[in-house]
Amino acid sequence: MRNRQMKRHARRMRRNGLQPMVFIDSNGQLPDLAATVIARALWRYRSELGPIALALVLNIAAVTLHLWHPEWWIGIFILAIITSSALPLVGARIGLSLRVERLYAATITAGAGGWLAAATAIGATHRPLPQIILVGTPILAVPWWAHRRRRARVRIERTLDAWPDISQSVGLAGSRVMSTVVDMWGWRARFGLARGQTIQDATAKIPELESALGTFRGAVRVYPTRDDKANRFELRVLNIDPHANAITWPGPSISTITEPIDLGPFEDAAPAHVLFLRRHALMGGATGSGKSGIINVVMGNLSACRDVVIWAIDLKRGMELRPWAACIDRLATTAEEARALLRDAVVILEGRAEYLASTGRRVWEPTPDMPALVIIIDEYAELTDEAPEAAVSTDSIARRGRAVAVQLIAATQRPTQKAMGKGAVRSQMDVRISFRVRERKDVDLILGQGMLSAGWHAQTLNAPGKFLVSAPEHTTPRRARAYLLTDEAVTQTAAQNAQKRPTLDEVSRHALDAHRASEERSAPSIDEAVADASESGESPEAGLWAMLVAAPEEGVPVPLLIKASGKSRRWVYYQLGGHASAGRAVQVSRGRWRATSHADDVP
Ligand SMILES: Nc1ncnc2c1ncn2[C@@H]1O[C@H](COP(=O)(O)OP(=O)(O)OP(=O)(O)O)[C@@H](O)[C@H]1O
Repeated sequence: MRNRQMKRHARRMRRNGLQPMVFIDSNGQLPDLAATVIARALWRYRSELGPIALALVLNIAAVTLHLWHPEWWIGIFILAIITSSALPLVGARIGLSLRVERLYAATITAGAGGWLAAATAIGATHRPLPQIILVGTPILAVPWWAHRRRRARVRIERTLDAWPDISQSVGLAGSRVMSTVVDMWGWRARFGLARGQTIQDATAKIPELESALGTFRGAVRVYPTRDDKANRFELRVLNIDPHANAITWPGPSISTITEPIDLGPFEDAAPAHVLFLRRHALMGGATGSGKSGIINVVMGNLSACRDVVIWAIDLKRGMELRPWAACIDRLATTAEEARALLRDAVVILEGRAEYLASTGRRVWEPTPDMPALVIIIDEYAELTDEAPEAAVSTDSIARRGRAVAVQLIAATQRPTQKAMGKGAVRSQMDVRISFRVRERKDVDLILGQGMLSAGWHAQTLNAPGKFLVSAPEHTTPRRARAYLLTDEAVTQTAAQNAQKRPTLDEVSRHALDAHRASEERSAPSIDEAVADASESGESPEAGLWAMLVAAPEEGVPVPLLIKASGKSRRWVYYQLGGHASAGRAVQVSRGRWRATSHADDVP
């Protein structure tokens, strides 16, 4: 009791930068203290003292065996030979990952076993056995003392000896170390949490942990343990960044969209597998953070699947996606083409939904004859900017596309509500991938509300291609780095996969044909609309609206609207402004207008 108090007092003094003083009283406290100090030193240096301890154990065993069972020497000898021969072969299974480690373990086993066999037979004091163990122990101990991983482990254990104090100071008091492992990149330790603490508490303390453990900034990660217990976490400290260099794409990891795509390795080398089937995906990050890079990985994989038709929108005039053109069934590089592509996708969606309903099925199972339709949109904000009325289509696809496997994969720098259009597109994204962001608040924009405070720190990603992924199968913030496809790899893969591409299925084609036919039948020509507007005797407002509804894709020019309505330019613009702010009409290009696709009736 008294001892414990003294220890606590000493610890408090040490924390305050004071050295404890030892008072020796008359009732023999010194031996007690000295024993404690020696025991502590033995414990602290237990790893370094390992070879000496082994020599001592061998001596005790030899004396005992020689006295009671000297005939056992042969058994010991055979066992030593078998074990030392097996170690180089099976040592990896017991944690001896390097060949040199296995050879060292085999040498020690052979040496110790041989000596013990001899000492059992003739006695440990029989010459030259004492000399052998006296000289052999320090010689064979040198590799042990010099071993980098062992020394690293000892350093970590010593750091973690102070865990009770560290945990107090970082606000995780009561948590405890369960085990530690040194690996190629640094070390990992499993911790048990105190009652009521959660992994989120540990994640929120990462900067404090880095400071308390004396690591580099950004070196600490917090993960759930493999058993997923809520009162445990794994702390990972990286001395070397496993993602320091670009990682070359190893080729497609899938041949059907029903399998998850390997986007690149996590820091523990496990692949970041993400399923895209019947899911929409959003990829965000600052300029130059690697969005186009990951789209190449996705394209490389999807183009290798026979059960996916790929459509794409790249309003940067096809700069990013054109190299994949041979694998893309339909590529839109202008606002006009994008609008038409998305409208057709909605038609397909509806056609497929009808087909599923008529056949009593719930979801579209992609096959080469009935492929999924994936629409890749590079720089989504440009679509919203240049074709705002396409929001109606993307909204429909986002809400209703999953079951019929009409899916969106969108990349954008900052998915603000403005950049993503008015609809529900952002909220419907099932897979979120965040590359480096400039501002902390962008994390929540890309990954969802509350993710920054839950530890998804995409602002700390420090190289292009590094990302965090949030998806049904990835619920904790683990850093991954996307594979990198060189330009040659893109050209080669696109050429290779171009032959394998499927075409749209019968159901979708039929829906598109039927829609076009009905449009042709119902749409009055613009000339008819002009004539109607001026002859009908209807109000100028109704005439102008009729012309906007009848306008072709590229819109009707304002001078024509002025002529047909017989009103002033100002009046026409006033009317157009009213329709536009109600979302009924859009300016398709400079001076050309038309009604939006969903505003098909009189305002
Ligand atoms: N996974 C990766 N590994 C290593 N380097 C990468 C990776 N991805 C991208 N890079 C490097 O970063 C550069 C910029 O990447 P990328 O063009 O993909 O960024 P981005 O986010 O699409 O930028 P922007 O928004 O300007 O289009 C690339 O030229 C490439 O050199």
